[in-house]
Amino acid sequence: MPAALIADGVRREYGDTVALDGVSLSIDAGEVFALVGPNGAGKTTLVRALTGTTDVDGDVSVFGEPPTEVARARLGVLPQDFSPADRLTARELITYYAGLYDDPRDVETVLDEMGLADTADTRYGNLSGGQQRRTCVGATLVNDPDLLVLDEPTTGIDPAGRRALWELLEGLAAGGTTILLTTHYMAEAERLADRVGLLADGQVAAVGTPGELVGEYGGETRLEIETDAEPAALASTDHRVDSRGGLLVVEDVSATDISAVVAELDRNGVAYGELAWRQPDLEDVYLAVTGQAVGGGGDPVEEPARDPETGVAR
Ligand SMILES: Nc1ncnc2c1ncn2[C@@H]1O[C@H](COP(=O)(O)OP(=O)(O)OP(=O)(O)O)[C@@H](O)[C@H]1O
Repeated sequence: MPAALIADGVRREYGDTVALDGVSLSIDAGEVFALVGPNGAGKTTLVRALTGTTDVDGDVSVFGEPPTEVARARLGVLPQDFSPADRLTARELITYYAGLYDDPRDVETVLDEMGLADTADTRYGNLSGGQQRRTCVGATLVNDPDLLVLDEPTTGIDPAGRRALWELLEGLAAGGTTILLTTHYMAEAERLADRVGLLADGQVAAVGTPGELVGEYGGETRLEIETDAEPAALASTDHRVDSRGGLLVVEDVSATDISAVVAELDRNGVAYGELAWRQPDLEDVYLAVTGQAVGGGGDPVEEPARDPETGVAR
């Protein structure tokens, strides 16, 4: 498959800070690629490098050309801090952005696809966080781009809004749009991406499908037991047992082994609270590969519902 996007040895410094330290990666046409990393890893700088809005050392090409020379209509870019005028409605905003292109998509169709048909006449400032972000994505789609680049598209929006946006992106990907997104939500990368790139301290630490990365670096399934007991409490088990912050962690436990471990706890009179069985995921991979936690882990904050007229939280 031809490459939609190639970075080769990309480096960017800001004074003494090395934001990108020799990044090389290639994204195929039609692929959904998630760039994952915690705050400060270099995600935004890489997005800016790949879309030609900051100068870098090294080579970048988009559809075989330098990013600044690619036909504007082929690219859709949603910056992390994109913040349109609060006083314009979703329909007015999409119409405005459509006016920047020679052959834009039909505004009503875009509103419909974004799930904004019913709120099209609500001012941007009075939309929920999820609706606002979908409006922004709509603005980046009016030109029917071949490559969509989204910098942290779901940061700060509520779980329902995030799921709606995921479905939207899945639909676009199914239609053949190449998507590069950055995120610090591992579940987002796991669900959406064909391949994931782990970015840490300005370097790509690993690239692969979620399954490949978890298989190679994720470690074993494990049982986490909430207890103050020491590993010796499970001395007769065949599994490795570690003590970690109020938990006993029993490694490589299959689902069917759980009852044997619990029986041993009971036999030894060990007091315990919750039991959680975990399969390794991308969080574990990131920690294993970089030695750092991504930290964006769980669900984004729940946003209060707002009054559509006043914008006041209810
Ligand atoms: N314009 C700038 N001037 C100075 N330093 C910068 C600038 N932009 C980024 N940096 C630094 O470069 C590093 C990478 O920042 P970048 O914004 O690319 O990371 P990020 O992974 O996108 O983080 P976040 O998730 O917080 O947006 C950080 O140390 C940041 O402070």
